[in-house]
Amino acid sequence: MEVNRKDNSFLITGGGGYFGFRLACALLKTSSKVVLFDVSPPIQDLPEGLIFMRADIRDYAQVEKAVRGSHCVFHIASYGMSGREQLNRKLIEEVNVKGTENILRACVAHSVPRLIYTSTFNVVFGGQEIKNGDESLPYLPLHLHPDHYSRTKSIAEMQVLKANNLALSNSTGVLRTCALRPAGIYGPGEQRHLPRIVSYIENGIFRFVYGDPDSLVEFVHVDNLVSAHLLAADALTEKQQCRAAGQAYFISDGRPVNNFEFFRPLVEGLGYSFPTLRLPISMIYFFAFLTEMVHFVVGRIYNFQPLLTRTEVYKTGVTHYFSMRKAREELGYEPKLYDLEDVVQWFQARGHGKKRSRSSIRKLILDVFVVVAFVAVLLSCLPVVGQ
Ligand SMILES: NC(=O)c1ccc[n+]([C@@H]2O[C@H](COP(=O)([O-])OP(=O)(O)OC[C@H]3O[C@@H](n4cnc5c(N)ncnc54)[C@H](O)[C@@H]3O)[C@@H](O)[C@H]2O)c1
Repeated sequence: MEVNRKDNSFLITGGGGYFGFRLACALLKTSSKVVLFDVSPPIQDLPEGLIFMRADIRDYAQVEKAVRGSHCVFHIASYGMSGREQLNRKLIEEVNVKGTENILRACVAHSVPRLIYTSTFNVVFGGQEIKNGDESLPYLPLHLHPDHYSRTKSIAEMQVLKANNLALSNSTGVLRTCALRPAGIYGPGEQRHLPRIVSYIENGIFRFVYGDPDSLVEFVHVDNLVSAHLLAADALTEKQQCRAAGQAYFISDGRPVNNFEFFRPLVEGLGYSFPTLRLPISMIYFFAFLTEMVHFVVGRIYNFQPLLTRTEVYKTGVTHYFSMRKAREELGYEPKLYDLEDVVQWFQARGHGKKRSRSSIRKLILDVFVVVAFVAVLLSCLPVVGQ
């Protein structure tokens, strides 16, 4: 890919996170300045040349300070994607919606000509089957999102695309914006989904799969997503006729796969056996619903990590995959072929992997716990006699 990013200064909101940091490292090779804007620093050491700014996108003064002097903003910061975070509605709204408003306002005020927003598949997907969908699909109506993260990402994406062509201050031109909608991100060092999955595998909780074995979902390797973002930034320039301006693009590896089969190499690579028990998705969805209810009641006192949320159940068990055609044709996006080998190695290098069999007493307690949990869910599904 021949792209000239010399003499360009980039700001990456959420640059301390998994994807933002990886993008920053790629940009560093050819940019004059790369600033990571985040409430938390990256867990990796900061390579020379990267600037980390601890700041909050909810605070306009901090956003303004960071945006000043940038040529391009990658707006990646978000909150509430998975686990218990998904249940904190107030913070989700403040970060995803108010934060995005602040970024757009600051870009206009400080004449930043390009903004790329990292969105999500969820802006169109709410649990309904989608096969080879494309960007002509309408947004899922906001009230149909079962989780606030997806709803607010959708609102933020609409704000970003609406801001395309806004006049910049001091008559310096117009703002060009676009949105990339990634599938589930994976790669070595990913912190959001993979450690949780590995902990379920290691703690013996990953005993079953669910849903139709033919259901298909998608993933995107972090480096494919990096390449899509670099291409999108370029496609917002005059040199590339601003052809991505005002556009949204689905981004994945372009290889639909059953969610559980995708993780088989990780399970087996770490020395565990892949579960043979398959449960109906409706039962797991109901279990997730009950867990969310319990979290709603006790979450303020004990903010436990739910095993699964409803959104996570349909994201993993209901078919939804998209065509890469628009991204290929307009951005020149060509996903490379990756597998989970480097992920397995990453975990092994940190001491993960089956070493010896668990003590039989612990195993027995876990088995009893799993059986009791299912019986409880089954019983609660039955109609109450006499009503
Ligand atoms: N991880 C996935 O599977 C996935 C799938 C689809 C879309 N996305 C989107 O991709 C982007 C990156 O995902 P990721 O997995 O790298 O997430 P991540 O959680 O690693 O990164 C998000 C970053 O945003 C930062 N952040 C949160 N609130 C902030 C605030 N108020 N001010 C400044 N920074 C703040 C966090 O500290 C974090 O470092 C997100 O926008 C996410 O919505 C992720």
